[in-house]
Amino acid sequence: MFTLKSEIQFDTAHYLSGYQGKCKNIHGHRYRLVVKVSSQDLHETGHLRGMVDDFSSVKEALKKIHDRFDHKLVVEASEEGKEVAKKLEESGLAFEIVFVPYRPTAEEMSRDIYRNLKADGVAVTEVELFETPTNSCIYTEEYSCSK
Ligand SMILES: Nc1nc2c(c(=O)[nH]1)N=C([C@H](O)[C@H](O)COP(=O)(O)OP(=O)(O)OP(=O)(O)O)CN2
Ligand SMILES: [Zn+2]
Repeated sequence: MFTLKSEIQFDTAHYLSGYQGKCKNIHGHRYRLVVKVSSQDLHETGHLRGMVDDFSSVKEALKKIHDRFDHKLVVEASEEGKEVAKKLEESGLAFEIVFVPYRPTAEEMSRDIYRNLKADGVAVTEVELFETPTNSCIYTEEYSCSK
């Protein structure tokens, strides 16, 4: 098995609706995203000969993730989330808000990112999203069923 690893970082604020504790405030992280792209075989012909995929293609897909989240505020598209966004919009300060159909935890964001990369044609096998240098969530869709 061959596995490529590629990584980006982005600075994002989020709001965790219903969270008790210091993280109940809108706050931010320098997210670190580490992505694995795996294959048993290498391309045998053409431009990609000897490669799992072109690092440049993976980088391009990761840039889209970066641009979607970097220096934005991520808010769940719930009633409460929309209310928070409305209040911020009323300030006239033109905050850039990204609505997502989930509570923006590391778990949900890593799954969202994995599925976006898959949809973008990347043979992603694992996404690890760090919220802090010591806390991360790993998302995969490969299950091993051993009885
Ligand atoms: N399972 C999860 N737990 C938590 C998540 C999450 O996404 N998944 N997120 C948070 C908050 O976003 C929070 O910002 C991170 O929490 P915390 O570990 O407390 O952050 P710090 O490392 O900055 O804590 P310090 O104690 O200030 O070092 C909470 N939990
Ligand atoms: Zn947080």
